[in-house]
Amino acid sequence: MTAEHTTAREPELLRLGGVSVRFTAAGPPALDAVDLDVAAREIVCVLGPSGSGKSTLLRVVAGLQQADAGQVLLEGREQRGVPAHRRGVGLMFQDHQLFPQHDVAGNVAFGLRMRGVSRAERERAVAGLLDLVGLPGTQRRAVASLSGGEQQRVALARALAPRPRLLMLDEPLGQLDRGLRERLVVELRSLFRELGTTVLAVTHDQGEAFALADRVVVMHEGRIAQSGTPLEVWQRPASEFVARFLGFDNVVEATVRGRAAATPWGAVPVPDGTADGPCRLLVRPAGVRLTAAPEGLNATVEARTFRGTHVSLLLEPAAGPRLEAACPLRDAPEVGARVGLSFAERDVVVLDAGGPAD
Ligand SMILES: Nc1ncnc2c1ncn2[C@@H]1O[C@H](COP(=O)(O)OP(=O)(O)OP(=O)(O)O)[C@@H](O)[C@H]1O
Repeated sequence: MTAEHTTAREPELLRLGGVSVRFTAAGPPALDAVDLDVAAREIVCVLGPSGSGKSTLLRVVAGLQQADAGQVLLEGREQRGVPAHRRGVGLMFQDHQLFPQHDVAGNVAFGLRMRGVSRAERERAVAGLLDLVGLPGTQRRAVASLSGGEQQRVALARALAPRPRLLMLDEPLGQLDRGLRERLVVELRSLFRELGTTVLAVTHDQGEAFALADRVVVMHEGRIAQSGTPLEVWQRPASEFVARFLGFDNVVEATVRGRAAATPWGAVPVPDGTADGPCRLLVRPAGVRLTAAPEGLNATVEARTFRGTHVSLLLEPAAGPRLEAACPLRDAPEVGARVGLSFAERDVVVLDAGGPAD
C-alpha cells in the first residue's frame, strides 16, 4: 500500500483505477480503463446494455476475472493476487444457484460452515437472517418447494451470512416477474440501509437500478458513460447514448443562440448558461406541452399508450422528427387529433458532444 492511501481521508471501500480487461487481442476491450469508487454503505447500481461489461466488472472485483491493467482496492488494499474467497465480498448471481440437496438452513449456513463457525452459532445466525429476509421458520423447507421470490430471499440470506464488507449482486431479480421484482427491490433497499451494507449491483433493468441505488453508473462499451444519483441521471442524461438507453428519443441537432436553440421543430428554449453553437439536444417527454392548434408547432397524434400515471403520445409534427410527449390522463387527446406544441425549458437537456448512439 502506498502512502497516498494512508492519508487522513478514509479510503473508499472499493476503488477501481484504470481497470481494463481484454478477452481477445483484436476486438474492443470488455473493460476500458474503468475508474469507480464506492463509499462504505453506498448502494451503487451498474446499468447498461448487454455486452457493455457489467458482469466483467463484478467478476474483476470478486477476483473471478483478472484485470489486464489497473488496480482494484478494497479498503485501500490492492487485491491483485488475492483469491476470491479471501476478498471478503459476497456474491449473488441471477440464477442464485441454491444447493437443491440442502434445505433452506443448509443453504444459508453454507458460508458459515466453510469458515468453521460452530453449529449453535450457525443456527442462531440462520434464524436471524431468515427473519431479516422475511422467511422466518423455513429452516427445514426443501429449496425446491419455495417460490422463485422465496428462493431469491434464501440466496440473499446466504450471501449476507458471512457479513461481507461488499455485497455484489448480478441481476439479482432477473428471473422474477415484474410485480415481485418491484416489491423486492423496495425491501432490499431498506434491508441494505438497515444493515449498512455496501452494495455493488448489476442490472440491465433501469427501473430496478433507479429504485435500488444511491448512485447509478451507466456503462457503454466497457466504459462509464455516466455516474450520478438516479435523479441526476434521469433528469440530465449526459450523452445521447445515455438518453436513448433510458428510453428518451426526442433528440435532434440544434444550434444554440442565447436562450433558444434552432431545431428542426423550430425554436426550443435552452437553460441559462448554455454555450452558443451546434449541439445535440434532448427534450424529455414531460417537456413537450400540448396547446390548442394552431398555436406553436402543429402535430398529429399518431399513437397513445397508457402508462399508469400518464399517457405517452407519439406525435408527428409538421416539421422535424416524431416526438414523444407525456400527458396527464385527463388531457390526453385521441389518435388523429391535431394539436399545437411548445417546449418547456426545464425538460430540455444539452447533450455532451459525441456521435449518436448506435
Ligand atoms: N469469458 C469470456 N470470453 C470472451 N469474451 C467474453 C467473456 N466474458 C465476457 N466477454 C465479452 O466481454 C464483453 C462484456 O461482457 P459482460 O458479460 O461483462 O457484459 P454484460 O454487460 O454483463 O452483458 P449482459 O447484460 O448480457 O450480461 C462482451 O462483448 C462479451 O462477449
